[in-house]
Parts: sequence; C-alpha cells; structure tokens
Amino acid sequence: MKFVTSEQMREIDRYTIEELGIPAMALMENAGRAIAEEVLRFCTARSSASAASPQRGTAPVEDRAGGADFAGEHWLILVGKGNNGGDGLVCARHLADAGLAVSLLYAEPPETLRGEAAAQYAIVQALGLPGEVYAPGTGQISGPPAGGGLGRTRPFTGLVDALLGTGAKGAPRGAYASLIREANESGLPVVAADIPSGLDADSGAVHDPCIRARVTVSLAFLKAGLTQYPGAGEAGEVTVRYIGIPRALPPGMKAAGTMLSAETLKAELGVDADRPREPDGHKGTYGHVLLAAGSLPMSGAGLLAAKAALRAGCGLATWALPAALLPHVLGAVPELMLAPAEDGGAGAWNEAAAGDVLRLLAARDVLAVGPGLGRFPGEAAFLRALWEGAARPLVVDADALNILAAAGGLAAWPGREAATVLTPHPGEMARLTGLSTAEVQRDRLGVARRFAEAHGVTLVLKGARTVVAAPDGRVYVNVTGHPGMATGGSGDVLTGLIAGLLAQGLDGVQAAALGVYLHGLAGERAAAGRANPASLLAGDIIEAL
Ligand SMILES: NC(=O)C1=CN([C@@H]2O[C@H](COP(=O)(O)OP(=O)(O)OC[C@H]3O[C@@H](n4cnc5c(N)ncnc54)[C@H](O)[C@@H]3O)[C@@H](O)[C@H]2O)[C@H](O)CC1
Ligand SMILES: [K+]
Repeated sequence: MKFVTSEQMREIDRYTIEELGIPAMALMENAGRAIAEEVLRFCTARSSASAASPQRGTAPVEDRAGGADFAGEHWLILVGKGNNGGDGLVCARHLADAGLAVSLLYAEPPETLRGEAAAQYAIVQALGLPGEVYAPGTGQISGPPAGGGLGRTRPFTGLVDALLGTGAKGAPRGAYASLIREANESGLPVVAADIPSGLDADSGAVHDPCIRARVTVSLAFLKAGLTQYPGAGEAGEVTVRYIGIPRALPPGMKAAGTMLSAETLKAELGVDADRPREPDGHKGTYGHVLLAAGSLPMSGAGLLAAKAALRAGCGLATWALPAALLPHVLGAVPELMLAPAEDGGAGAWNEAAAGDVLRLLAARDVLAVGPGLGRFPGEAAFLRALWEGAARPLVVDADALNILAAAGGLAAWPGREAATVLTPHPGEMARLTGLSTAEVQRDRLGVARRFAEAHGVTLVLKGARTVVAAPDGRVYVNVTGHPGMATGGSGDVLTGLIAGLLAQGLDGVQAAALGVYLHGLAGERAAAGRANPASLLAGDIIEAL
C-alpha cells in the first residue's frame, strides 16, 4: 500500500478534478459515504460485541432480525470550515438515511463554508438536520445532564471528526482546539475523516490537542502521518477508502512511500519472502558472511548477529573477534567459524585489527560491523579502513554507528560502490545527524529519506514502524513487530539477518526491507508463543526466523 503527503494529496485532488474532470462534488459525496459506511461498521461491531457478551443472568435475547438496528445510535458530526467539514456533512446525511439520529456541531458559523462544503450545508439544511455552532465550555458534546446541548434529548453514542484534514497547518487553533479537547474528554468513540484533527499528516507528529480516534478513514490514499507513531497511535484502526480518485498516481508523481507486506516486497522489490531454494544449492550458493563484532563485556552481541546470519540462510558465517575472547566462545554456535583479530590480550578491538578483518573479507561476501564492538583508541581509523577497504556489501550497526558519528559522520567519508546498510535506532540516528532524538522521532520519514539520499546508503531507522530509506529516495515502512522485541540483542539479530540476506545476493534495499519484515514477523511469532511477551529474548527471535 502506498502513502502520500498532504501536499501530494492536494496535487492529486487538483489533477483529478481539473485534468481528469471528475467533479469535486462527486469526490466529496463518495468520501462522506465511505466515512458513513465505516461508522455503520463500527456501530454494528459494537452492538454485536455487546450482544455477544450479554450481561450474566439477563433474559434471553430474541435473535435479531438480519439488518442491524441503529435506532439507539445518536452521532454528532464535528464540522470544520474546509472540505474535511464537507465530507462530514455528506456523512451526516448518509447516517441519517441509515436510521441513526444525527446532529451537527459547527466549529465556525456555517455561513463561512465555501464551495462544495457550502453546497453540502444547503442540503443538510434542506433535510432539516439539527445543528448548532460550537460554544466552548457549554457542554454541547457531553450531553445530559451536564450540558444542555444537542445531546439533551438523547445522549450521543459517537462522534465524527470532520474538523481538520490535509488542509490543516500547525496545531489546531481557537475553537478547533477546545472542540478537540471536549471531544477527547467526552470519552465517546471518534471516527476521524481522513486524519485525526491535530495530527501532522506528513510526519505523524501529534499536535496538542489531537483527536484520539477509534477509526480513521483515510480518503483515496493512506497519508504518510498515519504510518508513524505517535500519529499512528492516535488514529486507531486505519482504513483507506476509494472515493473515485484513480488508484494510479498522476503522471510523474512518486508516492512518499510504501507499506511493507509480502505482496509489496514481491511487487516492488522482487523479493519472495518464501523464496524456494534451488535443488542443487550448496554452501557457496548462499554466500559467506563475515562479522567484526563483540568485545569483552559484549561478546554475546557477536554470537547473536552471527547466528541470525546463519538462520537467515547464508551458507557460511565467520565471526572475527578480539583474540582473547575466542577461547571463551568456542563451540557456542558449532555452525559458526571463529577468526581471532589481534587484540594485544585486552579482548578489545584496535586500529590494526582492521587489517585482519580485510584479509578475512577477501574470501567472504559480506561484512557486518558493530554489534558489541565497544569503543577503543583508533576506532575511527579502524572503521574508516573497513569503510574504504571493504569492496563488499557492508552493514554498519551499533557502536560502529557511534564511532562513525564521533568521527564527524558520513559527510567527510567517501561514498561506497558496494551496498551499504546502516541500521541506527533513534538515538544513534540523532548522533549521526546532529539532531536530538526528539527531532528524529518527529520526522522519521523525512530524516531517514534525506540521510539515505545525501549519503547514497540504505538507512534503516529502527523503532515501531521501522523506516527503510533507499539511496534513490524510495521509502518503505514496516508494520510487523512486537513491543516485546525491545530487548537487548534484538538489533544484533537484525544486523545478522540483513547480512545473511545480502550474502544470498539481495541488494541493500531488498535485504534491509526483507530483513526488517522477517525480523518483525519472527518477533511476533516468538512473542505469540510466550505467556508473557515481555519475557521475549533476542535469541527467541532467531529461533523463530
Ligand atoms: N479537495 C478534494 O477534492 C477532496 C477533499 N477531501 C477532503 O478535504 C480535506 C482537505 O480540505 P481543505 O479544505 O483543504 O482543508 P481542511 O478541511 O483540512 O482544513 C480546514 C480549514 O481549517 C483552517 N485551518 C487550517 N489549519 C488550521 C488549524 N491548525 N487550526 C484551525 N483551523 C485551521 C483552514 O482555513 C482550512 O482550510 C481532506 O482532508 C479531505 O477530508 C475529500 O476527501 C474529497 C476530495
Ligand atoms: K479530521
């Protein structure tokens, strides 16, 4: 599934209306109807859910006749002054025709409505749908007994947020802000039109206030801000509804990004998650991964990454580690080959060890550097030697990223020919970019895309809804995963997994996208198998691969 920015959506609207000639009124009609259908779906689910779990001891309920009964529903439509509000007016009409009680609450006097929204206002007036202009603090939403508003006769059972859509700029202002606060305080379920009002449609940042929706009906295309937290968390269940805007983007327009799924991996990246193996495959067919990882206090990171690479299906894996550590990890993973890097007996890395790694790499296909590497004198020269000397696909993670950042970041480093994948978590990304972690998290999609394009690397910005940004600007968002995966070593597993896929001939973007997808899927499966998912260990993810 593709997603777009609000600016792209405005251009898509313009192109559809002005170049293709599809009337804006038709689009608004379809939008309002789609939102109404999602409200009805919500009501039906809620009533069947309550029916499904009747209070204990109540009298037997006669089996409901087929069609749902919405007689008990009273929905309040919060109407903004733009076309989002117009969608809400159309929605109101369709809900009324489905038998729900419907009332309208206008953020601003409806006389300020323009264009199609004004035309829709005239229709709801002709139909006599009750409405009031919002008066802050008069309890119009809270209904009886506190307020004397529209809900005085019958309490509301739900709200439609048609206040602000892709035309919003900045934090909700004035009446919109207090209306959003009252809506959230009412505790009533909210179905948001296009996006929850108060959400930044492009980054997923959440203004104060922002509607907390149970359902968000994204019109025509998924909006970028709905793919990243915290916005994704405020949107509730997101459904994208076709409203008559062609699914093909206007000529020359590239979507802001694509949500990863088995289908998009195959269609977009030519990667088959369940790729069958050739019958005559042999160890050499599937590549050989070299890991430069581990140090005295963190030898496990190297083991996890190496094991994950093998589980990813590479033919062979060699773990280069400081010589003093080697005896202690002998046999830990029998399938793994070990290679000592000169450490002077300290169990730490040093600048000279880069030569050992490059010599080993000559007979191997991929290098992953970073898990458990630690910090050490000569670290920058060590990493630079690998960055420039490794004419192979390279995965850079963890301390290698921190060393890179401490050495001044990639701006001063030469571009690399071979595939290069960096896998920072938000804190490491902050150090790499000089931003604060909060600034990274406020615009994950933009920060990742700009970095990947600027430095010609594949950038994996980890976290819920991991972002994979390609050197050519393509952006993918991963939706697999589980909170239980926020555990030490989970990142080491991902590094090994991506390296293992690179060793099998995938390019940087393919390996990163498939890697994050499988990593999350494995985490879900590992968590599902545990009574308490919080007890998940990184090793469980490897076993689930
Ligand atoms: N254009 C189409 O063909 C379709 C549009 N659809 C819906 O329209 C909205 C976008 O509508 P737009 O008129 O551009 O703006 P909004 O309704 O989102 O904005 C409302 C209005 O509010 C003012 N405003 C902006 N920012 C703020 C703020 N921070 N606080 C208070 N007020 C603000 C400003 O005047 C805006 O104009 C889109 O989301 C769809 O819902 C349909 O999908 C059909 C096709
Ligand atoms: K909205």
